Amino acid sequence: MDRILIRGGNRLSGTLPISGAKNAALTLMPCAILTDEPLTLRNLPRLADVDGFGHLLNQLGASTRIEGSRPDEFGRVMTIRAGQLTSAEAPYDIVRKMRASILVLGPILARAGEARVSLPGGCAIGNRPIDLHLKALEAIGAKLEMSAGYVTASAPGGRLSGGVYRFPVVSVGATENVVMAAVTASGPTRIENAAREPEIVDLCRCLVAMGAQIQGIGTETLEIEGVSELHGATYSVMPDRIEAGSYACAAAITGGDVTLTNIGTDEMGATLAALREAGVEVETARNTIRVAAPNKLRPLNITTAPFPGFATDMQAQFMAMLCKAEGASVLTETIFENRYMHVPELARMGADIQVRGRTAVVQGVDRLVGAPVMATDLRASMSLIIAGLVADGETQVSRIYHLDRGYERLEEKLSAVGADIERVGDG
Ligand SMILES: CC(=O)N[C@H]1[C@@H](OP(=O)(O)OP(=O)(O)OC[C@H]2O[C@@H](n3ccc(=O)[nH]c3=O)[C@H](O)[C@@H]2O)O[C@H](CO)[C@@H](O)[C@@H]1O
Ligand SMILES: C=C(OP(=O)(O)O)C(=O)O
Repeated sequence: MDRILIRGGNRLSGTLPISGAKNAALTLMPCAILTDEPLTLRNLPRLADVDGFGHLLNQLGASTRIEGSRPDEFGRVMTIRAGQLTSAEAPYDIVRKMRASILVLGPILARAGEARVSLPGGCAIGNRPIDLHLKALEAIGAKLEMSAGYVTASAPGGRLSGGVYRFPVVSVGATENVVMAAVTASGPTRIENAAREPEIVDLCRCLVAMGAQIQGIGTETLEIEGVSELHGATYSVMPDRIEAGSYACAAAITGGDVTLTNIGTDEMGATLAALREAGVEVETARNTIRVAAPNKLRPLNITTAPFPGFATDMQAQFMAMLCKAEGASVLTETIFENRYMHVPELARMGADIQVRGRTAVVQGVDRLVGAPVMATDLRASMSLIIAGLVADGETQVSRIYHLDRGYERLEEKLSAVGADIERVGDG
């Protein structure tokens, strides 16, 4: 299996392009199920999860065609055409590998009037329940049954009715599922306490480009007027705010000065505020963000929260960065109960981190030391890369298939700004 080798100590500097967002791509791709016309997605990142989602769409009977994929280019253009669905089932083997697969439930149900999707179960970062996806779909007219690890959903008379649902807690995935299901319902839908993540704004904008009628985009109340059918569209995936934040942490820990390109600043508020508080100089222009590290990073007090709060997907990367801050930082994870799997691995590199329940206290250290490490999830793996960039000697990160799910050509982007990093195979 491939590993990544990093020899720490290089200061990062230069320009680093940001790819399309994984978490937007994986909610835009299922929109193609809602129409028999083609949906063309631009700026789609080259990621294992995007390929996996394409495979799932193929299983449902949709075709996927990739254009403009010169190997030296970042991003791709994919045209998905679901002329006819030949299956309404997302099987266990695909769903268990890629949690975003649950996002086909709403669109298949809306299009075919029935859907059968495997329950995702938990994963390395904690329990990943879908009860809110199901309650929201029920509120707009779905009938649900659970058996043998699958949820079977149907729309009486072949079409969902629409309805009102108030989320008891903010859920990104459940908001996405119910929005996609509601756009072609026979009546109106009102979703209260909806998630406001920028990826949901991207989803709504794509659906509007396909003919959906949605009011309140970007707010916690979404009002959807069902339309009889959607049409095809061409849509560009938003830039990846989590990838951008990850590279900002990488630049900051190395004492570097890096300009991130192809990234908007509106969706990065909490991350940029935290970087500034840590003493990082952040300069924003239209589509670029320059981050310049201070001599010494200041410690932070961070609590993860739904948008516009500090993203759970940035917690591990900030934790790695704060290992080199002057003093003690406190991080509190409120979204997932088990998202500290990187702590023991960072500790093997010399980090001083104490976890009590949902809170981690990170005491800055003078020195991190390279070691063989591995992580059990995507952002945890990125935190080890960030630590490796300043660790003395060599860090060897294994199980890098996690990184390939969410970072397009990571080692290429980091080498281009001066990191000593390479991917090696076993052979
Ligand atoms: C609000 C939030 O930060 N969501 C994150 C979550 O989205 P993802 O869509 O995976 O998870 P949700 O936003 O749905 O989960 C938010 C919270 O609601 C709970 N829950 C969720 C669904 C459900 O049916 N029942 C239920 O109880 C979850 O356990 C969690 O505590 O993980 C993604 C991948 O790391 C991140 O990109 C999202 O930013
Ligand atoms: C955990 C993540 O993704 P997923 O929900 O696809 O596992 C992530 O993007 O950090």
